[in-house]
Amino acid sequence: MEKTKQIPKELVNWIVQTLESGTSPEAIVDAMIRKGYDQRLSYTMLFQLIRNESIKMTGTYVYETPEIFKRGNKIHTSDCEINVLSKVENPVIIHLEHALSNDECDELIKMSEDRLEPSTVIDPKTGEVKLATGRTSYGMSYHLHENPLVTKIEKRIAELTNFPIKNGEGLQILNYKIGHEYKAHFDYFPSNKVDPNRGGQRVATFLMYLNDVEAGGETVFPKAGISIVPKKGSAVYFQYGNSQGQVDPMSLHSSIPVIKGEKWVATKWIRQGNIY
Ligand SMILES: O=C(O)CCC(=O)C(=O)O
Ligand SMILES: [Fe+2]
Repeated sequence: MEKTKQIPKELVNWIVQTLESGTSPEAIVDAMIRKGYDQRLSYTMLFQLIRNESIKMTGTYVYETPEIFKRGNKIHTSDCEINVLSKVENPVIIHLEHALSNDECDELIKMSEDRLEPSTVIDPKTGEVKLATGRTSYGMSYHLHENPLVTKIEKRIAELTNFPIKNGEGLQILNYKIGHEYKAHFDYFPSNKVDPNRGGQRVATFLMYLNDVEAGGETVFPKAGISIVPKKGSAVYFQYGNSQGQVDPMSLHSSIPVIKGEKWVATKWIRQGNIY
């Protein structure tokens, strides 16, 4: 195998980001070897980068118990009574029933249907908006307070999570048809993409299921071995940022392909501070 002597800048960036997301150095060296890099060179390079103080290694994520975990098995908001179905501490996940009423789910789907577009991502290198690979759903986003229903849901999420409404990004709606999926990803930003003027890092996600899915479409947390079956009106809240600014790689998750029926979800991504 040809030994590569020069390490391109993109590879350095990739290594830094992967290290910061909590991937082990061994896994990174394995990936480099698969790409054709010499093993010794890979280790030398990695240890040099780790010694470099500009890399903030994630270290061991320190779990902090969110307030929502302390509120009993029936949580009351100003307009709802929500049942807690299950709680997981590492990573922090809470599964909720009746977070939305059936009418609210139907209404959200109805008002979003005509505005769906193929899901996109921003190319981290060029900044261009491009069709997402690994994300085959259709989606759209609302502005904060765009209409009375969106505003009502934003208020409910803020009461449930204890994060102010202004820490929330606009509600995102996703629709997956048969075979559509959202491959494993983190919701938090790579550290070099965190904008301190726009609320900083993402720290939590409130994901609501708007319909029942006949088969497939579970939200899977592969590192935690957890799979959430979509159920109309239920929600899953997961927290992956703590007060020390660390992010939790255990929060890796995906939406596995829909096998039968379709899937609708609404996602609220929450940041450390005020975005607006
Ligand atoms: O649809 C799902 O189950 C997951 C959606 C998701 O991961 C996201 O919106 O960030
Ligand atoms: Fe996600």
